[in-house]
Parts: sequence; C-alpha cells; structure tokens
Amino acid sequence: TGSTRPQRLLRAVQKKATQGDPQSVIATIDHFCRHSEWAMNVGDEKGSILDSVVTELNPSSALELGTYCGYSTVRIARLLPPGSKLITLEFNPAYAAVARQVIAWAGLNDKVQLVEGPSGDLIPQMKELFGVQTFDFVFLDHWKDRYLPDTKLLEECGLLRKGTVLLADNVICPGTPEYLEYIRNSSRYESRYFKSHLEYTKVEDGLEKSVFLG
Ligand SMILES: O=c1[nH]cnc2c(O)cc(-c3ccc(F)cc3)cc12
Ligand SMILES: [Mg+2]
Repeated sequence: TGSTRPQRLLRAVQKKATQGDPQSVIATIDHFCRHSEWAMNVGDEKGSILDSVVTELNPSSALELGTYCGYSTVRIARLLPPGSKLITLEFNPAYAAVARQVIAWAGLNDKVQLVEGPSGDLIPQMKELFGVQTFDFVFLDHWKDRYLPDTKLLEECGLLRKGTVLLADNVICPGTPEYLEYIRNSSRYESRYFKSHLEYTKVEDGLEKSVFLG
C-alpha cells in the first residue's frame, strides 16, 4: 500500500511550491514530471498555447473535461478575470482528491468548481446544477473516445454559443481521429491545429482549436 503517482506529485507541490502562487505550482509539477515521474498533464509547451488561447478569449464561463491532478485547471483559472468560473469534471475519485488539494494550494478555490462524475452524465445537468447558460471556453482533456460524444452533447444541451472556443488536447497522441474528422468537416466549426509535442517528450502531439459558429 504505497503512494500513487498523483499523491507523489501532490507531495512535491506541498513541499516545493509557494501557497497561493499558481506559477510556482505549475513550475513544480513541470519539474516533477520532467525529472522525477512523467504524468499526463498538458505540460509547459502545450500549456503555453493553452495560456494564449485563454488570455485572448478572456472567458467568463469555462468548462474543463478531465481534471487529473489539476495542472491545467490551475493554468486556466489563474488567467480568468474576477467573477468568472471554471467548472472541471473528473470521474476518477482518486484524481479528484489530489486535484482539489493542488487547486487549493494554488489559492484558486474561488474560481474553480470541481465536480466528480462521468462527463456524459454531468453535461446535461450543467444548467440545472450550476446555473450555466453557455460556455465561452471548453478544454477537452479527458478520454479520447469521449471527445466526440461529449461535443455533440454540449451542442444538444445548448451549452455552446456563437464564438465558443473548444480546445482539445492529444489530438495526435494518443489521438482522437473521429473527433478530428467531425470537427474539421463540420460547417458549424472553424478549426485550426497547433502542432506541439506530447508533454515532457519529443513525440509529436498537438491541440485543435475550434470555434463554434452557431
Ligand atoms: O488519457 C489521457 N487523458 C488526457 N490527457 C492525456 C495525455 O495528455 C497523454 C496521454 C498519454 C499519452 C501517451 C502515452 F504513452 C500515455 C498516455 C493520455 C491522456
Ligand atoms: Mg492531455
């Protein structure tokens, strides 16, 4: 009964990062994943692209699918304007428990609502449970086989508006071919691929940014 990798990542954050300082939490996790144990955070290279998309959009309401240890949650929430809200969905309770503590250490509790459960069940409840009208920004980073069904669900539940930006991680590695096929051929989206690398490696990966046209 040893510790898990997410628990060791959390321990590194609580040991080395400054409480209330999101940048130091980000830097600590990147150092841990580069020099101690690889973990599936979006990472610093793709994370910079994520930062530029969020900064340009300045969203009031954002959704993240797949919290894991909270690394991208912290990256996004630190850039949000006062009064805005990031809802992040995680179905693995062990990951959620670690992420709550990482988000708290970064001092971002007032901007983030972490909800445990399967995205397919939670997305239809967004309006009634969290008073969401539509999302300005959605970061897809949970499971490759859920990207397409969850995107269709977001459309059907009226959670996207003209101009909503979807940003999808891992469209090359592990790869989301059905999602790419749909989103790149749909007249309801304008898409662009940002070539990058799998976190902390030289393997190709990238982010797909898609604007919903309504
Ligand atoms: O399952 C994943 N969810 C979200 N993000 C991921 C991510 O950024 C990377 C990977 C991943 C990539 C290569 C590999 F050899 C093993 C795992 C998985 C996920
Ligand atoms: Mg990912």
